[in-house]
Order: sequence, then C-alpha cells, then structure tokens
Amino acid sequence: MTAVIQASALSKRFRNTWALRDVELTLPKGSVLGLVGPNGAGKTTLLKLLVDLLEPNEGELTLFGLPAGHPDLRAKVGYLAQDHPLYRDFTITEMLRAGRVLNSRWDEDWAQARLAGLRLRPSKKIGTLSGGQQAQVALTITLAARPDLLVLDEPVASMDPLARRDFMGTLMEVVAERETTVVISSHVVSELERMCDHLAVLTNGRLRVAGETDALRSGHRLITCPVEDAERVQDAYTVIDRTDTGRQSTLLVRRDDGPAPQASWAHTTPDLEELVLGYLRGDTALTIDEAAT
Ligand SMILES: Nc1ncnc2c1ncn2[C@@H]1O[C@H](COP(=O)(O)OP(=O)(O)OP(=O)(O)O)[C@@H](O)[C@H]1O
Repeated sequence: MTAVIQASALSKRFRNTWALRDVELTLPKGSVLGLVGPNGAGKTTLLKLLVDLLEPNEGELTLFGLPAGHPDLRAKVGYLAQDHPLYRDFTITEMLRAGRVLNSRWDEDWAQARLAGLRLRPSKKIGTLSGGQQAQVALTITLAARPDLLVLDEPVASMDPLARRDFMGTLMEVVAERETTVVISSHVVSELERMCDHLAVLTNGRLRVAGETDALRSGHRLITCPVEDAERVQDAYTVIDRTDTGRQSTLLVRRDDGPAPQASWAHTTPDLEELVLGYLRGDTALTIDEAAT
C-alpha cells in the first residue's frame, strides 16, 4: 500500500541555517503521528513542507504517492496552523460559508451538527469568541473539508484543560470514523499519548527517532542501577540518556543491542514520556529508527 507520507533526505534551509536536515519519514494510511520537539526544533517547518507552504531545498517528499505541491493534493490535505487563523470580523455563519466556497468536499451537515454540539451561536463574531472556542471553530472548518491527511500545528497550546479534552475527543472520533491520517505537533507528550500510534522526536532540525509507538517503547529499556555499575551498562548498550540521582543511575538504552540486564539492575519498558524525555535530553544523534518504521 502506498504510504500517505514518504520523506527522504528532506531538508529545508533559511539563508545559511538548516531548519530541517535529512528527514526520513514514512507514515501509513490511518496513522496518527505525534511530532514532538522543543522550540525551534523544526516542527512547523516540517508541517509547512507537508502542506506545500514551503518548498524543500533538498530531498524528496511524496503524499499519497504524488509529489508535494501536486494540484490533486489540495483537496486531500487539511492544515490547522498554530494560531488558528480566522477572520475576526466574520460571524461563525460567514466563516462556514467561506469554508463551503473554498472546499470542494465540504460537509455542511457535519459542520452544522458539530457547531450545534459546541453550543455556539452562529451569529456570533469570531473576534468575540474565547481562544479555545476559536480553536474549536477552526477545527470544525478544517474537518468539514474532509481531508484525508490532517496536519495540526500545536492545536491545543492555548486551550484550558476542558477545551483540550473536547478538542482531542472530536479529533479522535473523526479520525476513527473516516480513517484520516493525522500529523500533530506538540511540546507536551502527555497530550499526544492517548491518540498517537506513531511518534517522531525532532531536535535541532534532525529526527532523533521515529516509528510506531509500541515498537519504539518495546525497543528500549529503562535501567536503574547503582552509579558504580553505570559504566558497565554503557559498555553493553547504546545509551540514549543517563541521569544520576544520588547513588543511582537511570539509563535509557536500546534494547536490541545488549545482553539481558543483570539481576541487580531494575529494568522496565519506558512509557512514551520517558522515551521522549530521554531523546530530548540525550545528545546521541541517532537518525530514524529503521527497525520501527
Ligand atoms: N521564515 C523563516 N525565516 C528564517 N528562519 C526561520 C523561518 N522559519 C523558521 N525559521 C527557523 O527555523 C528553525 C525551526 O523553526 P520552526 O518554526 O520550524 O520550529 P518549531 O519546532 O516549530 O518551534 P516552536 O515550537 O517554537 O513553534 C528555527 O531556528 C527558526 O528560527
């Protein structure tokens, strides 16, 4: 089956600075990819390449088997930018009308039903809505266009916990119903954990690790041992990150390249947050996890 996203050596430079370098990524249909990284890591740059708002300087990018930027992709790809751009002076009804005119696959019934569910009065001006409500309207417009690939740039960053839960709930329902493929960026892993089945960690423009979440988790171990044993762990495994607290060391290691841990060492499979934090902290510049993609 053709992958929805296929990126190879994908690179983007702004003047002399590489914002993204040699990204390798494959995403199958119906997957939900969480893209995590600190400020300036290159997340928005990667998302903008996906939706053809930027062009790569090097590398290949295909979506649904077509080169990025192909006119047939316009109706297939939906994008919700970080600041949910909407016309502040439009009413909700006018905003929806604009969506209907601009999108060939527009689903008016779905949009109306969802607005009713949100209990937002259609005659209200966008500028009078709260940040979270604006995000909900923006999501409604993006989803009513029925994209096959949905690209979301930190969509819940400005929302309160309740609005976040509502937003993620709607998203998960739609994704499950329509088999939409999703790429969603965030600083916060806990936001993504429930809905993502794929994960990519980006730092300094490079993908440190990417793949299916289950495979990534089971491909790593979190070993806790006395500080004096840490060197032995480092000799036996590829270590992603090491933290020492008092007399104990905790090491995130790759599971596939070492012996069984010694009986005196505690070891667990990391959860997604431990895995991401390990990669964000560790300076091991691993490229894409071949085994997990
Ligand atoms: N239009 C631009 N011109 C010049 N440099 C840019 C431009 N857009 C992004 N950059 C640079 O590219 C790098 C990656 O930026 P990007 O916005 O992709 O990061 P990000 O991971 O989305 O960050 P954040 O979490 O803060 O939104 C940064 O160093 C940024 O300054």
